[in-house]
Amino acid sequence: MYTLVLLRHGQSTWNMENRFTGWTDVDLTPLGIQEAEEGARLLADGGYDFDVCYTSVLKRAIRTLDIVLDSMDRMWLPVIKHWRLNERHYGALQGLNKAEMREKYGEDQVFAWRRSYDTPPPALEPDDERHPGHDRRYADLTDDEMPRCESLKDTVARAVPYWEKEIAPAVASGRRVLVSAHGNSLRALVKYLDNMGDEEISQLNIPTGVPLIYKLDAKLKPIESFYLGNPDEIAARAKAVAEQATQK
Ligand SMILES: Cc1ccc(S(=O)(=O)Nc2cc3c(c(O)c2O)C(=O)c2ccccc2C3=O)cc1
Repeated sequence: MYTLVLLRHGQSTWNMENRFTGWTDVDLTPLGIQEAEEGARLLADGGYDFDVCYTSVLKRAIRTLDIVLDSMDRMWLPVIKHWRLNERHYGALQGLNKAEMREKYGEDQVFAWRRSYDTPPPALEPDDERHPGHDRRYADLTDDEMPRCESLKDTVARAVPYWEKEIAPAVASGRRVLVSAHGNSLRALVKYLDNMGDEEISQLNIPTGVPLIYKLDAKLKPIESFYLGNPDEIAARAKAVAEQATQK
């Protein structure tokens, strides 16, 4: 049996301002740092340890991992950062808050987008200052790989191959793996692991800062999965994630 730990980064500055973040590289807030520290305590108290860690190339997930590893005195562990674990790319919506969304696109369009698994938001224009086209961390991406917007389906399509090619072999080799990532890139991994449908995964809200533990069999099929910590706190974090999308 293998153990895999997934961890969604804590609150970021644009989460706090209720803005679509996507590939914008914003940092954690003090609350987000505190959430990472609490997640680390749960892992240490639960006797968890790791051999290799994976994260995205966005600082809110990287710092969450750093905080956990520092707290567990495991900063010496190998950490592999890859864009395929980035948050979903929200295209031209990145940076907009709810009021700006409603004003620019209207309620009906917003409602249609939020219910859709395979409809992408409007794309960033190549010359848009928000497009990281010249950011060195994405220098190796081909033009086809470099998104300017993503549906949840697109995010699944670029994150799952990374699981299959890099993370799954590490788990199958017996290494204890921790993945620190984002709401939608973790949805992609959970969808694949639990063979979830498009509708079901679109409704799943992974709580921030709460370690999600998978016990996997020899074929990396889930035997069980559970969140660490107090059930009431877990429910409160999941509710906060769900409500964050409906705040004024
Ligand atoms: C910054 C922000 C804008 C709108 C909202 S919402 O209360 O309308 N809820 C909401 C809205 C959306 C979404 C959502 O989940 C949501 O709860 C989306 O997933 C989404 C995906 C791709 C394009 C647009 C959306 C989207 O507008 C929440 C937060």
